[in-house]
Amino acid sequence: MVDGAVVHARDLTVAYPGAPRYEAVRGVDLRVEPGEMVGIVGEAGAGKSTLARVLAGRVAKFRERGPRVVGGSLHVLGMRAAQPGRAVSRALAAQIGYLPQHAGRTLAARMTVAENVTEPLFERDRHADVREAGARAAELIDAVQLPLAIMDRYPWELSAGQRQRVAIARSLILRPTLWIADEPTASVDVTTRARVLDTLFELHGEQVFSAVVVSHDAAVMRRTTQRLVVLHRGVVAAAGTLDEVLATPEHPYVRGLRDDYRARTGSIQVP
Ligand SMILES: Nc1ncnc2c1ncn2[C@@H]1O[C@H](COP(=O)(O)OP(=O)(O)OP(=O)(O)O)[C@@H](O)[C@H]1O
Repeated sequence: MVDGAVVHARDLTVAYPGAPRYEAVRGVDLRVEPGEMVGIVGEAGAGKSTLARVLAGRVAKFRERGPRVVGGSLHVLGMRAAQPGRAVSRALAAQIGYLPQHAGRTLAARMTVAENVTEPLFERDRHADVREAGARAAELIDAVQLPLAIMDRYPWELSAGQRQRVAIARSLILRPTLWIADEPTASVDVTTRARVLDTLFELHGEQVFSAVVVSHDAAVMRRTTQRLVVLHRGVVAAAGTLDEVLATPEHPYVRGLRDDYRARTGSIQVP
């Protein structure tokens, strides 16, 4: 790993093809240390999902329309991840649990919850132990606050929030070294959201993985992440702990974030 960091982006610029190309992420510096959970916040269109996708090694291949690194450098888990070839892509996929935005919608409709959650295990090893896989899936289903009876049901029998939680369980089944989650609790109802986030935080403590969690909600971030990066129109507007970020609102967007945070949490401690 570069300097021991799990993620090390320097002056990273990511663009979508077109004429002219669109730079969705510009000059971003980001480090994630082993075992650390870092949050990326910002309003819609800030570049959060683009950054998450690139960190997860999902850059566009030849002729694909997705995001490409066009400037700076990116190392993930010690590998050069800016333009990963097939071997690096495969190595990243094996070690990174990636939960894309709206992941709950991407579950396979013809597979039960148990099959959806365990599929990555069997994709990695066709001869994986079925019983062990089931036990691990059950552990994760429980961790995301779902009843075990749900294991035999199909995605279309579940609510959007339940499907999202199944997708979270699936993204963690390979015991990733790095978990990259894009709005993990979107569509999960507010009361369950807090419990799911608490459990994720516990899981993170027990299994010692590093994590990058995307959200547009700073209050959600306070529960889970140790450090925040605030993106605004593709550039880093602020970085640090939530308190540090909110205490130095030089950027107009960060000032707005602080006012919103105060209004929603009724916090008087935050400056
Ligand atoms: N496939 C694409 N082709 C071209 N431009 C894109 C593509 N995907 C996203 N963009 C643009 O890149 C910018 C950043 O989008 P991105 O989805 O990364 O933002 P975000 O912060 O995750 O927003 P949201 O919170 O709404 O998901 C936006 O202006 C968006 O229109």
